Amino acid sequence: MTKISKAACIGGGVIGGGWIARFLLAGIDVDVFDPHPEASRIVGEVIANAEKAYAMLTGAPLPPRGRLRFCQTLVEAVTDADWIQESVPERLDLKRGVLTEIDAAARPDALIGSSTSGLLPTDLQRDMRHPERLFVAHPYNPVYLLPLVEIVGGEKTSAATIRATMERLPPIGMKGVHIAKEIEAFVGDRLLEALWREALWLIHDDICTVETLDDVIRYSFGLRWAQMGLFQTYRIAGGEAGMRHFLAQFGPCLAWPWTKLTDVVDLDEALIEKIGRQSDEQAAGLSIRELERIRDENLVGILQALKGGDGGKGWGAGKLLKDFERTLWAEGGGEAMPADPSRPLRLVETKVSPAWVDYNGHMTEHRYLQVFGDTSDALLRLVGVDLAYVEAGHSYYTVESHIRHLGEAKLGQAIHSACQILSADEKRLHVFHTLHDTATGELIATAEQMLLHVDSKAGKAVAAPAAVLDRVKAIAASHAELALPEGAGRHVGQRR
Ligand SMILES: NC(=O)C1=CN([C@@H]2O[C@H](COP(=O)(O)OP(=O)(O)OC[C@H]3O[C@@H](n4cnc5c(N)ncnc54)[C@H](O)[C@@H]3O)[C@@H](O)[C@H]2O)C=CC1
Ligand SMILES: C[N+](C)(C)CC(=O)CC(=O)[O-]
Repeated sequence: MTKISKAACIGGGVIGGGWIARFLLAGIDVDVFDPHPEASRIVGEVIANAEKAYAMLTGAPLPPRGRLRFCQTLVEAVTDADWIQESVPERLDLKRGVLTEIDAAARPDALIGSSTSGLLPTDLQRDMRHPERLFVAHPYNPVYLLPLVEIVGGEKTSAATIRATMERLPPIGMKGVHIAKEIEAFVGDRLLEALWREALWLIHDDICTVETLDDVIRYSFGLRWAQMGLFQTYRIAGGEAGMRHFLAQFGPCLAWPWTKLTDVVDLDEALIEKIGRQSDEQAAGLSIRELERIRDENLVGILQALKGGDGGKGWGAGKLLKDFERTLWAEGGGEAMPADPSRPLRLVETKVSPAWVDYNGHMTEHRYLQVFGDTSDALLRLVGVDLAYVEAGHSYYTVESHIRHLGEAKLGQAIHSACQILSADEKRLHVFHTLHDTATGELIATAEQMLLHVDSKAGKAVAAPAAVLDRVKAIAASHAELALPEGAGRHVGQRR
C-alpha cells in the first residue's frame, strides 16, 4: 500500500474541511491555505465533528493525529506535499488560476486533485505546465465519513497518476472509483442532479412539501441505496427472473410522462422563498452543526450495521470499513504501555454509538461484552499478541466472562475501560475490567474474564512463549500490589 506522507488542502470550507479531517485522522500532516478570516475556526469545528464521529465509528487503533498548519500563502502550503487537494468554490476561472499556482509551486511528483463537483479535468488542466498529474477527486459530504471518491482524468492526465491516486485512497479509508471517460458532473452528481431537478419540480408544482419529499426518500429507497445501490436493488425487484424481467415490466414506463427531467425549473424568488420556508420548518430549530451531529451519528450507525452485513463478512461500505480496521489493527498493533502500569490499565476510550442503544434507551447488553472484549484485545496487543501473532497460529481465547451492570451508558456518552490482571500463569490469564463514564469517572459495569493461551490450529491450550509471558507477568506483578477489586470472584445470584 502506498501512503500519502504529507497533504496540502487549498480551500478549507465544507469539503476542504472534510478532507483535512480525513487526512489528519489517518495520521497525515496537513498544510492548509484558505484566505477566509475564520478558516481556522470553521476547519476546527469540522475536525471536532470528525473526531466525535470516529470515536463512535471504530475501536481500531487510529494512528496519532497528523499535524495541522495554516499557511499564509498557497506556495507555503503546497511546497513539500505529495497530495494536494484543491477545494475552492466551483468556478472554472478561479479553479484554473489556483491549480496553475499549485502546479508552479508543487514538487514535480506531487499528485494534484480537484474536488470539483462537475467541471471537466481537461478544462481545469488547460494552463498547467505539468497537467499529467491533475485529476478530479470528487468526494461526498461529509468527506471524513463517506468513503467514495470519483477519480477522473482529463485528456492530459497520465495513467500513472490515476494508478498512484487509486493506491493512496485505501490507507485513508476511502474507496476510489475510476470513471473511465470524463463527462460533466461525472456519475454521482449526474444521478443527484436528476433527482434534485425532479424534486424541485415537485415542490414548485405543490405536489408535496420538502419534508414529505425527504420522508419518501428516507423511509424507502434511501435505505435500500445505502446497501445495494440501484441496479442490484432492481435486480431483486425483478423477482426470480431478475433484471431481465424488471426491464421488461418497467421498461415501457420510461416512455410515459413520469419525469420532467429535461425541463429546468425557474428558481425564482418565490420558489426560493417557498423551499427556504419549508426547509426552516422541517429543521424545527436545529442548527446546521446539530444537524451535522445527527447526520454523523446516523451514518456511523449505518456503516456499523453494514460492517456486520453478509453474515459478518461486511457489505459495501461496511466491508470497506472492516478492511480499513484490519489495516489499523495490523499497523497499530503495538499498543503503548499506559503511563502508570502499576494502576489498572486504561485501555479503551470510546463513545456509545447509535447502533449500541436498545429499546430502553441505553447501551444494550452485548455491547458491554464488545467493549470488554476490546479491552482484552488491547491488553493482548500490549503483551505482543497482535494480528501477526494470531495469524502465525497462536492466540488467547476467552473461556469465561461475568459482567455486572452497575449504571447506565447513554447514547453519545464518552466511556472508557480499565483492566487489572488478577493472576496469570503459562496458559491462563485472569483479568478484571471496569467500565467508566469518562466525564465523572463513575463505574458503569465490570467484567471478569478468564483467557486461555491456545494453539489455534491444533485447537488446544498451550503455554504462551516467554516473550509474551514476561510482559504478562511484569504487569501481573505490579497489579498484585493492588487491592482485589470489589466484585471480583462474584457469581450470579450470590449473596453480598
Ligand atoms: N458542498 C458539497 O456538498 C460538495 C462540494 N464539492 C466541491 O468542493 C469544492 C468546494 O466546495 P465547498 O467546500 O462546498 O465550498 P465552501 O464555500 O464551503 O468552501 C470554499 C472555501 O474556499 C476558500 N477559498 C476561496 N478562494 C480561495 C483561494 N483562492 N484559495 C484558497 N481558498 C479559497 C473559501 O474561503 C472557502 O473557505 C467545490 O468545487 C464543490 O463543487 C464536492 C462535493 C460536495
Ligand atoms: C451539491 N453537490 C453537487 C455539491 C453535491 C456533490 O458534489 C456531492 C455530495 O456530497 O452530494
